[in-house]
Amino acid sequence: MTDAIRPLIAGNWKMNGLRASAAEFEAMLAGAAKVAAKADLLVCPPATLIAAFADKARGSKNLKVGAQDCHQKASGANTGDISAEMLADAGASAIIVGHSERRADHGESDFLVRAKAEAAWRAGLTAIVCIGETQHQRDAGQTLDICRGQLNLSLPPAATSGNLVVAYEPVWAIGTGLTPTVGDVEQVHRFIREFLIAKFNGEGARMRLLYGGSVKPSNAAELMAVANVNGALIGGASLKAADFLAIAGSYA
Ligand SMILES: O=C[C@H](O)COP(=O)(O)O
Repeated sequence: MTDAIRPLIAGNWKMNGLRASAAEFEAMLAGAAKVAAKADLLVCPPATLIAAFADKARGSKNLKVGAQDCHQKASGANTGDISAEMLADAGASAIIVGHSERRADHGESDFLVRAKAEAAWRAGLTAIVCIGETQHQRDAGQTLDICRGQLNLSLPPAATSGNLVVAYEPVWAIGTGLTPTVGDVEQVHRFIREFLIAKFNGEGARMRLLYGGSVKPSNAAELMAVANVNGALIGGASLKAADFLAIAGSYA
């Protein structure tokens, strides 16, 4: 059933990129048509670049622009925060919520992640909810328990295959060059799929489930071929158009 799921290749630029990075984004836009037959592409630059990139991508069916985080409220006295409505207004089509760097660096709880996912929906955007275990938790054999707990508490009950993407990102694999074995990825993604089906029935069977953590052109084909892996959430390798497009090209 998951064979029919259209893959999503999403780039998370994190806190990287200046206005001069528009050239790199334009190169992604120009190359996107070649891979768009097989996968959807999304670039999530820092908030400062969303509007400019979205303007460039306006009308493109091949590549969309997303955000890396949002506040859970629509507006108010929240200095420095950005609401989902503002991101939608800037041209974003999706928002990453619950990235492990937000959970760790900003103390974001599962309950807050859930509220942010609902905020994304309130603004009409897709929520990309991240989950994943730390090295310590993995060493303690808690990977599936951690994922179950995060899924249970971070996913709002109104999730559908249209408004939710789940990204499994083992924290120890992010930016380290380390990746789980194909067998490990398969096991965790199967577990997540079974969880989603048990909770959301047919919608859970159709939700996109991304793998993230040190995905690069040299390992993308192997990782993207794993059952229940419906794309990737890419950090470092999404900063360069050639690498990002090469990863997306593993579906071509
Ligand atoms: O959101 C992306 C992930 O944190 C993966 O980052 P990475 O590809 O640099 O390991």
